[in-house]
Amino acid sequence: MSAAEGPLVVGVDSSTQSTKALVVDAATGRVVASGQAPHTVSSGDGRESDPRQWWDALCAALHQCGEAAHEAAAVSIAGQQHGLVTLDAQGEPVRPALLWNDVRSAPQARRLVEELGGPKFWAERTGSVPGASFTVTKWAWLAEHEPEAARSVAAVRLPHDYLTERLTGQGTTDRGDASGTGWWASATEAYDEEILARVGLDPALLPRVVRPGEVAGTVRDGHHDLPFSRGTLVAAGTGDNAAAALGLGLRPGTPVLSLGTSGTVYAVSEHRPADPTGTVAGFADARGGWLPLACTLNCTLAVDRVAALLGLDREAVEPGTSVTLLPYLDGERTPNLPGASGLLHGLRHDTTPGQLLQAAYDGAVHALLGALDLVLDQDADRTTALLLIGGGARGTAWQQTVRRLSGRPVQVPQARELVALGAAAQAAGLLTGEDPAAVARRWKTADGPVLEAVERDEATLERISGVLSDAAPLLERGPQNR
Ligand SMILES: Nc1ncnc2c1ncn2[C@@H]1O[C@H](COP(=O)(O)OP(=O)(O)O)[C@@H](O)[C@H]1O
Ligand SMILES: O=C(CO)[C@@H](O)[C@H](O)COP(=O)(O)O
Repeated sequence: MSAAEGPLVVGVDSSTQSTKALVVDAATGRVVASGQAPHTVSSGDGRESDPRQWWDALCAALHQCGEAAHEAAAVSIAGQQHGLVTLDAQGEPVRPALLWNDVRSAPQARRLVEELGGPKFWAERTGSVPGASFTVTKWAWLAEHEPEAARSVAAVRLPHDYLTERLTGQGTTDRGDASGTGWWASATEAYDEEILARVGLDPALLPRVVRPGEVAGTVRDGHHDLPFSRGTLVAAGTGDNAAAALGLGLRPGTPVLSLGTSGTVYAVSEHRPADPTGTVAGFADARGGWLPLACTLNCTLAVDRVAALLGLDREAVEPGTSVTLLPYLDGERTPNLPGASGLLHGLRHDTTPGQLLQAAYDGAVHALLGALDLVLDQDADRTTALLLIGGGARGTAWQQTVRRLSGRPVQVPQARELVALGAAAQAAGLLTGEDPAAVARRWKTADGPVLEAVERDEATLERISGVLSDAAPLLERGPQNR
């Protein structure tokens, strides 16, 4: 492998299922080395992970990168959004983190919205109407269900903050990830003291919000388990979706569909979002703009689970289905049905396993595409190609389903790890003073084949919408009925 042309930077994606680390040549965007290590998530009613596992996975992924990581001049960590990490006075987790896809705090979410001004108030104040994914509802759940644990908390962090702090020794976050907490006012770009007081959380327990382009700290001494040199610059990091937007060098008007543990659909915008229906979360991006986004809880894992139940390979889909499968195995967030479970309708003697699997893909993609127009600015060109990213974007069945149900051209970037690349671009920006999105555009990370538009399969979309609305009473049942 030829020598790097510029300084090396490290970008990390600490997402739900694994940590991925890339060492990237800041001059060209060439990936010089990479590593990946898995995480475990609890099953049953809740979704929890021990944050120390993320650190161990980070160390393992970086060690796989070898000497290159040691030479890096700057590093940035992006992570799964919303997770509630609670630390004691020694910086140790008080309990496992409550993750974004843990729906146990749905009653707290409902109560908070009702008791504090209603959906319009929340949307205008924080950009989003908080559902069970939002950190503020998880803190309210903890205070109610585990008051002793809540009382012993000395610091509250998001997943990427926890890892960054272990590198630098300083409690920091960024506006992108802070905007998914529910206690960061997008209107004023500051922590919202009224909301924090309502849930009994002392603002002193929260990290400092680092500005875009600002250095969060440097790698501190004593990290013999990490292959970084002392003094390596550490960027603010951000949430994984905001990082992927950086990693694609995304401009307003281009929609992104990400297929991972979560399904997300988003765009960047210069206008601060405030959707009182709660479908679109009004996140901030990691630059100074906005990231209207809709997210589903059931995407690649749910469809893989259906394939496993059927004993099929994930690509073994067959066309011609009139079966509807709503794959809401984990409850759902878009549509907002936290207590829902999977639902199958329209089964006949001649239905094949491959058609059932196709129905699961259709159900997962339908939920995301319903929000596509809502995340785009009014003047966006509706024929622009949809960028398809995340682990699922590599699958032909996912690509073809998105193509058929969106009716849009679909571009699949060749670059694999866009979240880690976005973090790397943020780290590179610290060294060169460039806008990280401009760095990614220079690296040509979004380049990839474009699958031409096909006619949109309106009949399938309408059938799924019809089942969704007819089955509403079943799907709306609360978590106690799961
Ligand atoms: N070749 C492939 N075809 C279809 N799906 C894939 C392929 N490779 C990985 N996946 C899916 O990608 C998912 C992981 O995606 P990823 O974006 O890394 O998730 P996360 O960031 O949520 O941890 C897995 O659940 C798997 O189903
Ligand atoms: O909750 C959201 C977005 O609001 C999720 O997108 C999480 O950020 C988890 O991401 P993945 O692990 O699926 O990438």
